[in-house]
Amino acid sequence: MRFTKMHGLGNDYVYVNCFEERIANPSETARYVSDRHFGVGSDGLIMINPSEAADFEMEMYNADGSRGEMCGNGIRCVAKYVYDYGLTDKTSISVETLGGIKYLDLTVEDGKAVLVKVDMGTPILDSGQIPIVSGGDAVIDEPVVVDGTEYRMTGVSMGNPHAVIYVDDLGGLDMEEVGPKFENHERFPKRINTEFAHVIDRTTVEMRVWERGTGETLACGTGACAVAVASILNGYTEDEVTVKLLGGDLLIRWDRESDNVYMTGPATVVYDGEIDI
Ligand SMILES: N[C@@H](CCC[C@H](N)C(=O)O)C(=O)O
Repeated sequence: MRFTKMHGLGNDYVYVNCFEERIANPSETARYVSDRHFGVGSDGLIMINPSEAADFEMEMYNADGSRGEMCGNGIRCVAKYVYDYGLTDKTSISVETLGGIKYLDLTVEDGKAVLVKVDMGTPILDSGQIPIVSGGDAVIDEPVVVDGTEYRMTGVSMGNPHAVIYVDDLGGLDMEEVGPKFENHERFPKRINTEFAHVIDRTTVEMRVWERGTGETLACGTGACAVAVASILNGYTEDEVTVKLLGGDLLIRWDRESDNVYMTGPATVVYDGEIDI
């Protein structure tokens, strides 16, 4: 199987051009290629497929083989791949995902896509749709008790589910300890991506993420959007926010007129390879 290793701010996936390749068991292949000792080493697998509804389809799997509805860093890399490898010459494209069709604009320099702006659509706040077990419609600054400690949580779906938790000290978090406890908490029937966020000022928030199905990653595009939406809803920031992740920065804007969230960030090719599956 030919593949391309790519990353968005260090959130790395194995990308497969399924116009040319066929993967019989994507879930098993995701677990194999993601293994950092026995495989390629990645946060998961992303298949670039033909689509009848959009220009392309993105089919994404986490490192544990579970399917993700959306991937913000992944979709920017899909855009770079289809442009740089000649699957399209358009600089505005649409990509079908399980979280809906997304619209992307590419900035091209010297024939290569260097920056991608994604219309991530309207954030979903209804707890039943996220889903989060809750007494109300939206979960905004609501208590959640994990391992005997009470945290404040805001729930946002960007097509995939996120719990945003505000903390004072990001560096002091034991992610391997606390991450799985949030991911598998009884209030999240489909498990959850957990963002730990700290507000720096009215236009800047820093975060770390424990991703459902993968663990701590260096960045999460949908997670950064969820953090921006949560920070705006809680009155902490303006509508445009720089989200600082371990792997770098994403610019997120919630356009209140259209209700859509826009994410702008880079996409990078690491190398092309071939592996027996
Ligand atoms: N890294 C991603 C999100 C990948 C999917 C997520 N782990 C899930 O299961 O929902 C991003 O950049 O958004």
